[in-house]
Amino acid sequence: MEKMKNADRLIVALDVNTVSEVGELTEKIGENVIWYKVGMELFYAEGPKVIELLKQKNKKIFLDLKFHDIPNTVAGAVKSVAKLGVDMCNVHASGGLEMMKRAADANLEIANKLQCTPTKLIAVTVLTSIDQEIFEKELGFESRISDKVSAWAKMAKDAGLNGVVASAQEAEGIKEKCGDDFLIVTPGIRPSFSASNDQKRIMRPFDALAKGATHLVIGRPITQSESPGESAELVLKEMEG
Ligand SMILES: O=C(O)c1cc(=O)[nH]c(=O)n1[C@@H]1O[C@H](COP(=O)(O)O)[C@@H](O)[C@H]1O
Repeated sequence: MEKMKNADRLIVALDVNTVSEVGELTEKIGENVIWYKVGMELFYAEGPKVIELLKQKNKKIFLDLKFHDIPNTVAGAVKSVAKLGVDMCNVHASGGLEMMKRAADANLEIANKLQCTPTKLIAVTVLTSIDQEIFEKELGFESRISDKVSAWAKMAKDAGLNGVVASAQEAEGIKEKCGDDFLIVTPGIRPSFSASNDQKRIMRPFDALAKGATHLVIGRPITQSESPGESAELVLKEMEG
């Protein structure tokens, strides 16, 4: 199989709230970035027209709405976003096996109906803003984060999902449990030139890839820098090592 280029592995998070900001940012960033993530802030403010704009620009789209509800509701939500023709979308693994199975079935049903490539459906495990102390003291879990992430990743795979969102710190364990074809999408990536902000489980771009992350999600270090185009280029360089 042909090796994926680093540009195919970088997803820039567009955490802004207007279509015009998306237009400006994507122009500034230029051709180096192929993938963009549209999250709640942007999609709730502007809706499907953001997806249309990014498609006109030939960009790949990860629609990150993190569904977490009963199986029937999540299955319906997945159908709605799959119909938009996005390349990737996500649900929360903590919604359970049945919820994820129904989501995976709904996703394939739409792809069959529309005769198109299925949207990659991935599960959010433990958010990268949570560390071991918060995990135990606030959320009441007794396990290590890495064990919980591996267990939820396996459950997502068993449910028929294509991968997970996790921190790169857990990538090795996920790969071991779920194999090489399972997507490991990792936010909490911090290049050498940026602050960690509210992220707790972080890693440098090159190290994350070395541990087995398949895609890196990076927002503020690029989008809030003085020169988003140059910052994206620097991140791509740091991915090389
Ligand atoms: O699902 C996500 O994309 C996600 C999961 C997670 O555990 N942590 C996390 O930061 N994210 C998203 O990844 C992006 C990270 O942005 P920065 O911290 O600015 O690089 C944000 O848009 C978050 O919503």
